[in-house]
Amino acid sequence: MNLPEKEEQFLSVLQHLEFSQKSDPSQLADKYRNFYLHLSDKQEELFLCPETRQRLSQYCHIVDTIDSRGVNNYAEGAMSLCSYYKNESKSWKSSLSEIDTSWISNLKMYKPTEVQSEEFISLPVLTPTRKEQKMDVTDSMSKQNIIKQNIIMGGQESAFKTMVSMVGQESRLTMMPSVSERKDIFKESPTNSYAMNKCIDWNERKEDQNVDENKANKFGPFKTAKQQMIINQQKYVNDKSQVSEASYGALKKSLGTRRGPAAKFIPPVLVQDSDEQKATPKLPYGASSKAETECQDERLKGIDPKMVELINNEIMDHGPQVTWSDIAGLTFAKKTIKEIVVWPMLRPDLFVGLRGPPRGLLLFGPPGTGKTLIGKCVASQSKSTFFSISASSLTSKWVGEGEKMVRALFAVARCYQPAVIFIDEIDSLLAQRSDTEHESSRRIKTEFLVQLDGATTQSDDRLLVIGATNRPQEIDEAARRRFVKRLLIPLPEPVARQEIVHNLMAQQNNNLTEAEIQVIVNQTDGYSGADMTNLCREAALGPIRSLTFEEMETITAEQVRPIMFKDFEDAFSQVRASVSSKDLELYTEWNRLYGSFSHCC
Ligand SMILES: Nc1ncnc2c1ncn2[C@@H]1O[C@H](COP(=O)(O)OP(=O)(O)OP(=O)(O)O)[C@@H](O)[C@H]1O
Repeated sequence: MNLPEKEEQFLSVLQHLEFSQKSDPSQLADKYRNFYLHLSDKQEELFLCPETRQRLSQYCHIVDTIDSRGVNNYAEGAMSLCSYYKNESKSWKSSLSEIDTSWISNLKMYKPTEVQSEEFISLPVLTPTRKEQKMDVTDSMSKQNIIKQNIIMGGQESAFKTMVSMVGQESRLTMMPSVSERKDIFKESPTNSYAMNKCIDWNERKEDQNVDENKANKFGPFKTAKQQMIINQQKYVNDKSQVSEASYGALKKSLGTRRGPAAKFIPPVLVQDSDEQKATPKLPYGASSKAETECQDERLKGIDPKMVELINNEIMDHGPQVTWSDIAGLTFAKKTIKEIVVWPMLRPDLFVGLRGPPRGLLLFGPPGTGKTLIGKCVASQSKSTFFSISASSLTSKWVGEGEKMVRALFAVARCYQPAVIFIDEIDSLLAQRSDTEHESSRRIKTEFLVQLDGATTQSDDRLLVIGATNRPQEIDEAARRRFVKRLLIPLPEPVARQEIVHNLMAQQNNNLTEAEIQVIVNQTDGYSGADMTNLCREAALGPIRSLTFEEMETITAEQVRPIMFKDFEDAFSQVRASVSSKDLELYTEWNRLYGSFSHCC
């Protein structure tokens, strides 16, 4: 069969496509292109034919897939183009270099965020009226920073508004582009990146140019190679400092805060202590504002400001105050803690020398017995700042940064003393050392022990570390020694369980009699404080569960029936004791061996 040459070619391409699916993706893409080339004179049929559509989607898949099989034939060209690209625009000189800049010292600075979008829309036509300016700025850099930092912090729109606000005040700034350039920019929409980039480029060129000019003046018109090297080095340092100024603004954004035009004003000039200022947190548990000033001290030097901010935001506890009466039972533990911890923190003048308070308190016992509650209560009652962190988050959340975090935590706590650092699950941080232990957790442990030991702590520091654990037997001996007081927090006694039921039921409508509460108490032997709370929660849901769907829609809160003993009976089938008697023996044994008050319990 003799086919015309074109048809023959077409069939051969189709054959290739059909039988050579395993060929190189770029070759396959070429074949598909060939296929469409042959069909190009039959456009209408092309889109009707399912065969063609299938091929087309296969072609698109090969080209678009972003994996090792994909052709991505645009990127290659773009990348090679980029490699030849040389940014020469930085070395362009601006005609504004000859403008006298001495008038800038009289400029007045305006907050960029105060500019309304209407001002932007009704932008006046620009005419050079430099003498009319009456703005105060410390120097021209401040103005440039306003725009730069707005671009970084609030996006292009607010930066553009900043520029406009200055223009709106009929001011002419050296940092503004030349009239022709400005016209270009203002033609663009406020979010036009081209306009913004142009503005930044212009500023950068201007800065570079100033640097060049200064250096040229310093060394005269002719420069030796050494002089040129000095100029280059200074220029490099200058560039670096600009980056840090920019990151000053960006820091906040990186933590998730988006700065829009309505956001709080941030001074454009990097204040020397800004990092430390950022570290100034809200003060919990009635800590005095004196701490705020204390925090500006040396103790935070060398500590990553981001970590300080993280500690202030995530680790410093701003929860509600906890009183001793909120903790049911545990009379002995409460009395001991008051004596050894709370009083010394309240009256440091009385507890000096031999009477000095312990820096480490270990609370151990079954889960859900109120260890965290005690930590919070200590902080509230001693009017201390409370830092709460779980040891596992130190080892997992800040992988590789754990020991820095520990150092930062202690440094910040020292700034806000009297302070209580509460570390939950401390066994996972201070577990026995072993050969299989990961390097990073070893480093965290070492740092923690150093901090706890007081080697780096001033003797008059009012800092208490409370560790809580359900597995005291796993704690390293060196760490155990540092927790001078080790207190068993046992399961609640019957009286304590009764107190918990009373306290929780007092907040709800109920018709429980004392006899019924006593039955509940008797039936909850071996329950922890948390188990008791769960039981009461479950029982409190009883009246709601007894409602029909229609009643649920219409009933008012007052019409819901009171909690009855029957609800507790139902709840018993759902909530069981969470601590086994075998575990309890372990605590008793460890308490006998290492507990501080084993003879009293
Ligand atoms: N003695 C108690 N008095 C009142 N409520 C308690 C008591 N013990 C526990 N609870 C209740 O149980 C909840 C959990 O207690 P908490 O977190 O203090 O236990 P924990 O011992 O720290 O537990 P874990 O060891 O699992 O961290 C508390 O919020 C509180 O509602």
